[in-house]
Amino acid sequence: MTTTTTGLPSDGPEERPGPHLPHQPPPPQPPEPEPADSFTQDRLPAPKGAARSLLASLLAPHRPRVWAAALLLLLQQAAVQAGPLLVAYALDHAVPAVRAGEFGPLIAVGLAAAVCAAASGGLQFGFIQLSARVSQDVLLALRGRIFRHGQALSLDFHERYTSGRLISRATTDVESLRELLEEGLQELITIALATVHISVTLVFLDWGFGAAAVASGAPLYLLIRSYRRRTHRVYGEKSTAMADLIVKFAETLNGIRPVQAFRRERLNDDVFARLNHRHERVNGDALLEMARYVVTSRLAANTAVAAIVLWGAYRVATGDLALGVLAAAVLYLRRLYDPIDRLGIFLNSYESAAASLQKIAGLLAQPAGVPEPPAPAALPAPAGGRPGRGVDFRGVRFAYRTGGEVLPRFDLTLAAGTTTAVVGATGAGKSTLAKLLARFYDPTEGRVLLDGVDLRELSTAELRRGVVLVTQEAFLFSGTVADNIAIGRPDATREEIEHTAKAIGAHDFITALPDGYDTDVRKRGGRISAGQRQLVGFARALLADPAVLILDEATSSLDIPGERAVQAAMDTVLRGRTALVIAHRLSTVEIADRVLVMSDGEIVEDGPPARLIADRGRFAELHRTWRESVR
Ligand SMILES: Nc1ncnc2c1ncn2[C@@H]1O[C@H](COP(=O)(O)OP(=O)(O)OP(=O)(O)O)[C@@H](O)[C@H]1O
Repeated sequence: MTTTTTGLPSDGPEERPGPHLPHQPPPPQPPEPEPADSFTQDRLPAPKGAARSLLASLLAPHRPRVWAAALLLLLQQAAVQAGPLLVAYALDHAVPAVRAGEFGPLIAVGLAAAVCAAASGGLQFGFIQLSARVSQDVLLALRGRIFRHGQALSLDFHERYTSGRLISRATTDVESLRELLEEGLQELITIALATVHISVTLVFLDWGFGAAAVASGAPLYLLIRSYRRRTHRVYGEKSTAMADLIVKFAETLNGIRPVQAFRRERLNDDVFARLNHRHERVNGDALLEMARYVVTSRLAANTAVAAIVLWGAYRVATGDLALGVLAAAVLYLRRLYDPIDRLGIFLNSYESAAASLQKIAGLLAQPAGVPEPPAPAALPAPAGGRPGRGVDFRGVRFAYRTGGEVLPRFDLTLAAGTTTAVVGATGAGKSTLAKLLARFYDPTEGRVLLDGVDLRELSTAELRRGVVLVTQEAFLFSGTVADNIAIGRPDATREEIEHTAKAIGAHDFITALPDGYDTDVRKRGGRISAGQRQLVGFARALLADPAVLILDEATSSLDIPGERAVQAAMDTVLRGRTALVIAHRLSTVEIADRVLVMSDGEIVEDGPPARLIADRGRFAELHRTWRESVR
């Protein structure tokens, strides 16, 4: 199924309740309802451990490179940590040797220090390069996954989740994962390696210092634990606050016309300022937590160093310890505690990335709107020369995920090659009927069949070839006019595109554009009128040549020549296929073979237009009003 446009102006606002149907049994509950506020609170449910398995699945293809990067870092740390050992050797052996006139040990120490410094730089360069490549590949895959999944999610989902949150997931949340992968993980590995290495060396230098250093890790561990607990909450809120900001931004700019038309700027400024302040506050909370952590951790570390130095000085004075060992131990102790600040930075990026991953995992855990069948069925070959395909709604009942039943159980058959107009009051369920046929949604109960095959059994490609929906507001994607028409059939040649545009009556206005078919619609988009956009929409549909066409006729009235051009184009596009038209014009209804009148989700009148007029029912009344309005 293809929609030639994306705007669905007939969609209602989010989470509208279904109509109250007093004559119906109590509305059935939609399947597996989510907590009502999971969308508004930006907390989509994800299975336990989903964030971790998402990260593991992202890193899995790069396992050899991750190990290689870890090895480079290990070697780099060995080179860095050799420094204090060389100092100890210089003080305790090389200096006495120089005093005895022997320079060999000092030269050896100097050479070793130079080699270690060079190796450390080279290895770090290799590590940064490798880890940056891995993280870029991971982010590339993750953004791709979010985009693909976003496209597969149902309309219903998008109406509730909003594009702003999706953008936030694919940008700021992915960015916080980048920070973790490129900076945070390096910090963590460096800190972990340095801690193990320094503790072992300290034990090796002097077991008493080693034991004291390891014991001082206990209060630091408790500090880190409580810091993590608090930042976890703050970063969850930060990601939500950022997403809310983007949602407001996107909503305002997407609706810039009504915003300006209704002078909503001041009101929007106020709402935005409130959201902006909330984001600032949460950011401030995160910084405050960080500051608290740094101050307390430094205090604990400095106290530990002071105590150990005092003890060491006493031991040197009593002749129990060599001065070089004390100097090396103090250098190592400083190196042991220095990374505590950096550990805070790592924990920051870790918690930020964990909150973001949790949100991304929640999004990716949402089931696709119209799942692809495991073993798709094929449509039967069209019967001898018959245009279009037959449509059957069998025992169909439908409720949106939010709200009650919109379409009570009904059966409906649309004969192949016929045009059926659907009319009815606003909210009667016309668009919902169209969306079921286009498989934007699957029925809550019953089946929708295309030439006897359930839509759910058709592959997406087959469905796309079979059913096309043209919505009221013809949306133009970035690209040229020709690209926009070719959306109906991407492999179409330029001749076919022009031929279709001619058939629709769009050729003249397109060739009058500065670059004809190659005019960029984004630059020129504003100047392509509503009627012309509809013609482009029809050209797309005609090029796609589907067996079944669903057309949500635009309600906005065009000028008379524009109206005529659109009407003529509609006649062309409807011919030779099965068509379901949500009709707002008398002229459209008059060319239909059959009219369905809908009210409160039910088909209350059904028949050829002439017969319905003769029956003097609702349609006859509507028809009379139309006639009077065009007189
Ligand atoms: N995404 C949705 N979630 C919940 N309820 C919805 C949703 N979309 C529509 N509805 C409800 O379903 C009912 C039928 O809506 P539908 O859009 O099909 O009517 P319509 O006849 O096409 O109206 P219009 O002529 O105004 O476009 C309405 O009560 C509407 O509030």
